[in-house]
Amino acid sequence: MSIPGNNIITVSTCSLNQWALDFDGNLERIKESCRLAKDRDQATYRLGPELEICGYGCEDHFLEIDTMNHSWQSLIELLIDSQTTRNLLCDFGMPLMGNDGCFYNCRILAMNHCILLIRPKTSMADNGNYRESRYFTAYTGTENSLFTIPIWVRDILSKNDLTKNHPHTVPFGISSSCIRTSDDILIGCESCEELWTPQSSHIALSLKGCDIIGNGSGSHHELRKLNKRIELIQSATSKSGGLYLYSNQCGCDGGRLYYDGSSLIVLNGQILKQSKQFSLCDVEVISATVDLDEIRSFRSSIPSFGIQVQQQKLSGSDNSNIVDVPDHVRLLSSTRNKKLNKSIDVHYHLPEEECCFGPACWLWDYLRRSGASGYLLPLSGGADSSAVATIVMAMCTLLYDEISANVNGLTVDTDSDDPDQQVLNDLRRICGYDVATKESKLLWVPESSQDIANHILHTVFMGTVNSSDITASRAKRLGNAIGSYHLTVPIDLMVNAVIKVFTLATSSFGNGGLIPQFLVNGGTLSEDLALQNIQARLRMVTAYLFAQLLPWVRNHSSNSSTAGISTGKCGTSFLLVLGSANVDEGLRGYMTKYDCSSADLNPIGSISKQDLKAMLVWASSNSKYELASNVLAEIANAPPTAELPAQAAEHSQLDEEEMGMSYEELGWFGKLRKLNRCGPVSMYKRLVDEWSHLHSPNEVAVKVKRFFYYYSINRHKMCTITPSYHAEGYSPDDNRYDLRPFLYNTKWTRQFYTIDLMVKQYENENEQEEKVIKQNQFLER
Ligand SMILES: Nc1ncnc2c1ncn2[C@@H]1O[C@H](COP(=O)(O)OP(=O)(O)OC[C@H]2O[C@@H]([n+]3cccc(C(=O)O)c3)[C@H](O)[C@@H]2O)[C@@H](O)[C@H]1O
Ligand SMILES: Nc1ncnc2c1ncn2[C@@H]1O[C@H](COP(=O)(O)OP(=O)(O)OP(=O)(O)O)[C@@H](O)[C@H]1O
Ligand SMILES: NC(=O)CC[C@H](N)C(=O)O
Repeated sequence: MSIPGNNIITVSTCSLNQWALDFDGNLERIKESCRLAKDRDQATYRLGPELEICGYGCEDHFLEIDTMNHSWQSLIELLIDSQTTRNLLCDFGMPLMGNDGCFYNCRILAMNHCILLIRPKTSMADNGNYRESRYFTAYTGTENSLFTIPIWVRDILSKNDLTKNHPHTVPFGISSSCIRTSDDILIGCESCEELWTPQSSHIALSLKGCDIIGNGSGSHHELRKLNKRIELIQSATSKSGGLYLYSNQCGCDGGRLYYDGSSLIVLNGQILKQSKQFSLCDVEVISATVDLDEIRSFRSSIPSFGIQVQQQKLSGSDNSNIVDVPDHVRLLSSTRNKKLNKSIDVHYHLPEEECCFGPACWLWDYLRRSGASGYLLPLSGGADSSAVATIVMAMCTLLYDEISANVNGLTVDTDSDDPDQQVLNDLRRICGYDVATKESKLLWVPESSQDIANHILHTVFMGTVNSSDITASRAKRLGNAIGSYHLTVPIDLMVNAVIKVFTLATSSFGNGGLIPQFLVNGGTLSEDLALQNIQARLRMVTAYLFAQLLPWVRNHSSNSSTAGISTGKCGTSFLLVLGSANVDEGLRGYMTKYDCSSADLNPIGSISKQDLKAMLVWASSNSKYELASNVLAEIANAPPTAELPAQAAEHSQLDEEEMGMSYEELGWFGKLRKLNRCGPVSMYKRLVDEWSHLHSPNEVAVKVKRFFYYYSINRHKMCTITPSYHAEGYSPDDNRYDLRPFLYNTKWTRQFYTIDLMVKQYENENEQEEKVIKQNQFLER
């Protein structure tokens, strides 16, 4: 008796830390992922992220012909490389100019040096941070066509003796096109956004019998977004069956976004493999071995699925656009004794962990790619700057864990090419330890996360007479617990000097010049604000001074623990200044323009005060950060204050009182304004209802008007706000995400008048209601 053939296949997907326009680095990472898929995991199919060849975040560089040409150069390298596509079906992501002159965002299926199918994306991502239609045309073809490969590409392929495999034209597919391998596996593509649309590509593909669908994505992190992604992927395959692979970029590829990996392999709605969401690894490949018979049997067990297959056939779009590929394209395993993967539980991080690890990984990528020697943080001992310090602490802990997992003992004496040692190599380069000294051939290996922090994090408390000892002490204790290089720098001399300059300049007004005073000392509001702002802005100037000179200072220091500060490529070295304005301050404008909210990077600019506090509480009880536990708990529980007026006792000036609204209320305003697209009137309508148990209609009107007033007088501050990590959909970032004018009529006459009319209506209705209640009570008596 003959034995039926087996339908076992091993497939791989990956998360790659690509960098926009870093064609060489991107190519190396792609090759490494193919090597791991094939040699480590014995896979015959490998999926990569969207636009992996040039990096997803090229933005307007996608409009440059150079980007298309450099991408072709990389694809040629991948095709002619003797190993990469050999016996491995690769699904690459790359931009390409069609023969019709339009630019397309494409998937390229290739195997054994040969392109099998080019599949352009059909639904562009254009919401929020995405602007794909600005660079690409959504492909609307209804039948597969042929694409003529550019002549210069053909010439190179032929020089490398690959033309015998390579026709001049290759199929250019529509959304539901797929390839049929010679071992009868149907493989199709769905590009990122196509999964998120109502008529997803996977529906037609599944009804066509497609076994494997690869989704190459460029999807950035937002708190709790992974849940949505997984829900979509699971529901796709639990309804239609199939083996669905999801590949996402990871890391910071040159902008405010962090791509959060989490690549997946899902079979019939069951997760088989999941890659990390927050990883320091540049190339992470996950693979699974499955029996394709499970898909066929799953589908045949759903009669309604079969009915829809028939309906699709009747509509004439079933067998068309399936590309039969050459005989060498075979993917099934030659052996049966491969272990099949079983379903696993999905791993979700806590929201507090997402808040911390996303920005931590983003900061690491930014640091290692920027050429800087570390970070400098103005640390006030308050919740916001301490939250930023906590994120850097988490970064150092992630680095230390990664290094410890990959380095055996402390005896590593060479700069290894081993990709597992990449984090250590990057860290050594940043810290200036990348060359063995004459005295020692041993290269530095950090002894703890504090050891790492001591090299790359610098914290500075810049006190004035208005600062309290308690905040200075909190900043110092937190700096010590993290291991940062901490300084306490009094800045009264500078503040007094600036006031003196002003007094001299106004000496013609008599009395030897004007001296502005705080309100508590009898000054006007303008004087008070001016004094607050001098103090705040001088901190920014001082922060930049120290960021420029601390590497130099530390190189002059005899302390051996500080000897590792790099002097950088061109002889200079610098620290990146971290800002710590949270989302609520930005929205309400409760911050001084060009104070320490102006910096090089801000990891918390789209995170609310309440989420930050929750993160501090979480960190304070996490055993990994034990040394900082007490001080973090203390900071999380202290009421927010700017420590501004003179002779202030601790907490004499409280932010929420001064802002005229609580952080909780700001959270409501921020979410309704952006996520629910509310203008003043819609916001009022929502809040009258939400807060009916707390406030009268008139009180709600006052609150909403106050918010819109402050929002609009301060919107200009968002134009110059420091680039910040995009963590939340309610981010007010004016530069890329929350596009609004910055000069408003702050009277909002039509809007506020309408609200006033509504207040009257609510009050009348309430009066009527009360009358009816009273009458009923009277009648009951
Ligand atoms: N429409 C417009 N377009 C462009 N620019 C405009 C503008 N209107 C004003 N400006 C500019 O903005 C300036 C006013 O802004 P700015 O200098 O920032 O000053 P301002 O907003 O007046 O004051 C700073 C605010 O932040 C608060 N604060 C200070 C310090 C710490 C904290 C804390 O977080 O704890 C809070 C403080 O209580 C006050 O409410 C004007 O002098 C003008 O230069
Ligand atoms: N005494 C200080 N020393 C160092 N930096 C300071 C000091 N005071 C303020 N800063 C910096 O200026 C930023 C804005 O100051 P502000 O007084 O508005 O505090 P905040 O927004 O409440 O933040 P935090 O919670 O960190 O105090 C702070 O986040 C911090 O980076
Ligand atoms: N690149 C894309 O198409 C991304 C779109 C999708 N909505 C996401 O956020 O994942």
